[in-house]
Amino acid sequence: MSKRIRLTTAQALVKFLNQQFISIDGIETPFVEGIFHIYGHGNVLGLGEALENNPGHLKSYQGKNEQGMAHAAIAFSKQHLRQKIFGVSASAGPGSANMLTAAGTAFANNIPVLFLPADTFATRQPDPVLQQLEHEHSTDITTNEAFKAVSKYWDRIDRPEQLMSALLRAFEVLTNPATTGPVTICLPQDIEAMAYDYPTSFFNKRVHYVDRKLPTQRELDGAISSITQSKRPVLLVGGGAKYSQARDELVELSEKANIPIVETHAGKSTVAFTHNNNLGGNGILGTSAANKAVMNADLIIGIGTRYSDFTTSSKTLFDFDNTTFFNINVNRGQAYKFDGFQVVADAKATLQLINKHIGDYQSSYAEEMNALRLEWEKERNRLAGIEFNRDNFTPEISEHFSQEILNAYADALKTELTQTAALIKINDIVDDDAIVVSSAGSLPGDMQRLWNANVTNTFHLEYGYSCMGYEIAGALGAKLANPDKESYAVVGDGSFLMLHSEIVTALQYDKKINLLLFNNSGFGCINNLQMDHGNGSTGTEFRNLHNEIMNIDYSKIGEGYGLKTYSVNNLEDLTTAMEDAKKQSISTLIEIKVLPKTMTDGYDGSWWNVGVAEVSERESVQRAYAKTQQVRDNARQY
Ligand SMILES: Cc1ncc(C[n+]2csc(CCOP(=O)(O)OP(=O)(O)O)c2C)c(N)n1
Ligand SMILES: O=C1C[C@@H](O)[C@H](O)[C@@H](O)C1=O
Ligand SMILES: [Mg+2]
Repeated sequence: MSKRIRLTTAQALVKFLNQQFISIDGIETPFVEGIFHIYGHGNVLGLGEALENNPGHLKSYQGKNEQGMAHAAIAFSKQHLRQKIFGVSASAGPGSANMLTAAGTAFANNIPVLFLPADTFATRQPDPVLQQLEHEHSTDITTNEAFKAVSKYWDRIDRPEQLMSALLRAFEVLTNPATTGPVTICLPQDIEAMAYDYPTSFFNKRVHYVDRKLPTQRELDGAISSITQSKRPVLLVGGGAKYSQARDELVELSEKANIPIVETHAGKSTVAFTHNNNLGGNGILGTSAANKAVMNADLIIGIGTRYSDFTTSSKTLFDFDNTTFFNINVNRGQAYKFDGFQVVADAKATLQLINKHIGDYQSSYAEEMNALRLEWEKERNRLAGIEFNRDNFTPEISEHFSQEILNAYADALKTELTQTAALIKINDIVDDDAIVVSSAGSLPGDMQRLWNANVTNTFHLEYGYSCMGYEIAGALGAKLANPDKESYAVVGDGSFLMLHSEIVTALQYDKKINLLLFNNSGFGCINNLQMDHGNGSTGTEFRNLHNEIMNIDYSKIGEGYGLKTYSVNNLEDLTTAMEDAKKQSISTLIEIKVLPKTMTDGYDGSWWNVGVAEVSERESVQRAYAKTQQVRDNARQY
C-alpha cells in the first residue's frame, strides 16, 4: 500500500497548490502565488484553517468584494503573461455568486484563475442551510451551477478523494495556453473540512511544461507562400502574441519584410509604439493609420487574435473580396476564423521559423507606413490641443449636446478640460515602464487610439468582457505582479461607482496604486451610443430629479479611504498632481474633471454593429436603423 497522509480536503488542496510549477523556455517557477479570500461560514473553517496553519509559500490577501478580488487575480495573471495565478475563495451563496462576473471576465480574456466557491453541505444533513437555494425540481442545484457558463473547467468535490482527479484536470486546463481560463472547483463546506488518507505521491512536485508547439512543414510552407504572394500584408497582433512573448520575432519580421504592425487591445504593447512600423490599435477604436493599413491590406497575418467585433469593426474593416487571412494561434478554433490559412502553433516559435525562411521578400509599402504614422501623429497632436470655449465649441462627439448643455457641464463640474488633452498629457508624464490598466467606458477607446506604450507589456486593457469595475482591482493585481513599477487605473466615474473597494486592500497591504478618475458625470460612451443612434439622453447622464448635473466629490471619497488625493480641472494642475503622485509612497487618486463628448470619435473603418430599434416613433431612430441595416448588408457574415 502506498504511503498516505491524513488531511482535510482543504489542507490537501493547499498542499497540492504549493507543489505546482510551470516550465517555459527551460525556466521553472511556482505557478500559484497565493489566495485572495473573503471568509464566511462556507470557507473560514475549511480553507481558512488550512491557510492559517500550513500555507507553505502561498500568500493570502483579504479581499473586500469577491468580484474585485477576483479581478485583481485576473490582472495579476494577465500581467504575468498567464505564467502565475491566484486562487480566489469565497463563502457559499452570495459570496460565490459575487465572483461570477469576474469568472466571465477571465473567460472572455482567456486568463487562468482558480475559482474556489464554497458550496452547501454535500451530506445535505442540515438542509436547507443559510444561503442555500431550494429548487422545486432538484436538490442537486446550487448557486455554483452558474459557474458552468463561465468556466473552462468546472467540478464539485462531493467526496474528499474526488479532489485528486479534479485538481489534475484543473491544472492541465490552467497551464494549457490553448484552453486556459477560469477553472472552478466548488467546495461544499462539510467536505472542505472532512479528512481523508491521501496518497503522499499526489503531493509530489508537478511541473507543467508549456512547450512551444512548432508548425508542421505544411503549415510553415503555407505561411511562407501566403506572405510571399502578398504585396500588402499586415501583422495583426493579438493577446496571444503578447502571451507568447513574440516581440523580438515580430519586430524582426516587420523590419526585414517591411510589414506594418497593428494591435488589438490585448495585443497592444507587445511591440512598443516607438517602433516605426507600429501603426497602433486597429478596429472600431483604432487609429486612422492602423485602420487605413488594414482596409488596404491583401493579407492579414492574425497572430493570437480572436477577431472580436472591436478588432474587425463588426466584420466590415477588411476588404473581404481581396484580402486573405493567415492565422497563427495555439487554439485551433481561433485559427479557423475568416477561412484563414491555419497555423496551429506557438506564435513566437512560428515567427522564428518564418523569419528564417522568408528570404528577401519585401512588401510593397515603401514610404507609406511613415506617411500613415505622420498623419496620425498630426491628428493626435490636434487632439492633445483641443480647448473648450463657451461660444462655439464643437466637441469630437458632435451634434449631441448643444453649447448650452456643454456650458452647463462646464459650470456644474467647474471644468473646461477636454478628455483627449488630459489623457495625452498623462501619457507624456507617466514613466515609460509604468503599467496602465483600463477596461470599460470611453477610456478604452481613447487608450487604444491615443496611448503610446513605449515599453513592452505596460498596456493592460481588459477588453474581452469590458467589465466596469475591473480597473482599480486590476491596478492592484498588476502592482502585485510588478511591485517595482507604478500602476495606474484609468477609470471613468461610472466604473468607479460600480466597484472600487479593493482600494482598501491596496492600502491595507501597502501596494501603491494610482487612480486616474475621469469625471464626466455620466455613462459617457453609452450616452454617445444612444444619441448616435437617434435617441435622446435618458438614463445615461448623472442628473438628479431636478435635472441638475451631479457633481460628486470623488477626491473626498478617496480621502476618506486614506488615499492621497487631488482634484484637477486643467492641464497645469493635472501635471503637478501627476508629478506629486509619483513621489508618494501611498496610493493616490487624481480626480480629473472633464467635459462630456470630448473623448475621441471614430475614424474610417470604425463601425459597430449594435441592436438598433427596427421600428420607432422617432424619425431619427428610423434613420439610424436604415443606416445600420445598409452597413449590415455589406458586412461579412461569418
Ligand atoms: C459591469 C458592466 N456593466 C455595464 C456595462 C455597460 N457599460 C459600458 S461602459 C458604461 C458606462 C461607463 O461610464 P464611465 O465609467 O463613467 O465611462 P465614460 O464612458 O463616461 O468615460 C456602461 C454602463 C459594462 N461594460 N460593465
Ligand atoms: O457597451 C459598451 C460600449 C463600449 O464603448 C464600452 O467601452 C464598453 O465598456 C461597453 O460595455
Ligand atoms: Mg463617465
